[in-house]
Amino acid sequence: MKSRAAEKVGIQIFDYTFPEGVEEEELLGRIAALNADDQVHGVLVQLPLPAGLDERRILDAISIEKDVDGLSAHNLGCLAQPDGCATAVPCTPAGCMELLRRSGVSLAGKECLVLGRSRIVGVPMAMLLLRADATVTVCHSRSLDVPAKCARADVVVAAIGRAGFVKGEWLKDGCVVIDVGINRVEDSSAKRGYRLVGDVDFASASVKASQITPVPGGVGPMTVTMLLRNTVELARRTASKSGA
Ligand SMILES: Nc1nc(=O)c2c([nH]1)NC[C@@H]1CN(c3ccc(C(=O)N[C@@H](CCC(=O)O)C(=O)O)cc3)C=[N+]21
Repeated sequence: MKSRAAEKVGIQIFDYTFPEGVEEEELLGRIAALNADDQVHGVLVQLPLPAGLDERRILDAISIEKDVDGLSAHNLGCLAQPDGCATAVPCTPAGCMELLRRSGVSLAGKECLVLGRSRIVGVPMAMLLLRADATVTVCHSRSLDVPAKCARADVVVAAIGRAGFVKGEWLKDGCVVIDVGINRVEDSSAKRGYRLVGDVDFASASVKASQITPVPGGVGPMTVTMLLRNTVELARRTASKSGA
């Protein structure tokens, strides 16, 4: 999806695929080469990495000027600053914020519930909502009574990777639901043998919510779009630095 979207807008993709048993040094070597290549403005390491690879070390090897996914320690740390010094904000949370902004959802003082605490979605999402003056709760696998937390929430962002986990009955009337989940469920009538569903039970949640994102066709395409935006932004910054 990312390659196709990039090509459409004239961003060139250099795609490198590695075997599951790839040595960390080989990946780091490739990243170093891309860091040094001035044809390249953004580097993305597709996650999750196979077990045994040091994700932190690999993500931090991407130069900050090319960290198009915003997942380096530097860029994630920038999200903790009130003004935000990030060169790029992680694409999925950035897409969620853009959806909220363009849908006219005000966040100041609102109860926002983030389900999931991944480095790629839950944690940066919570930080962005905080920066937007929301009151933020983060739930995860050890949280107690998630339905009660949902009942208070004006905005629910579900990013846990469990098909249909959030039920409409848990939700407050008129709340806003952002469904980040992209789960495959077997479906013999589907062309691919599966269909995609979110972390939210759409049928019951859409009765309660005032606004809700679908899966597919919701957060996923926004993630891809934010990747393109981040890439253009990094390229622009590099160009202005070099005077080009
Ligand atoms: N470093 C890194 N950054 C990522 O952003 C990242 C990643 N690793 N690893 C995998 C996940 C997953 N992800 C998706 C993005 C768009 C769709 C998307 O556009 N989905 C379509 C449906 C696609 C279909 O029908 O198969 C939709 O939701 O409408 C899905 C999944 C980005 N990820």
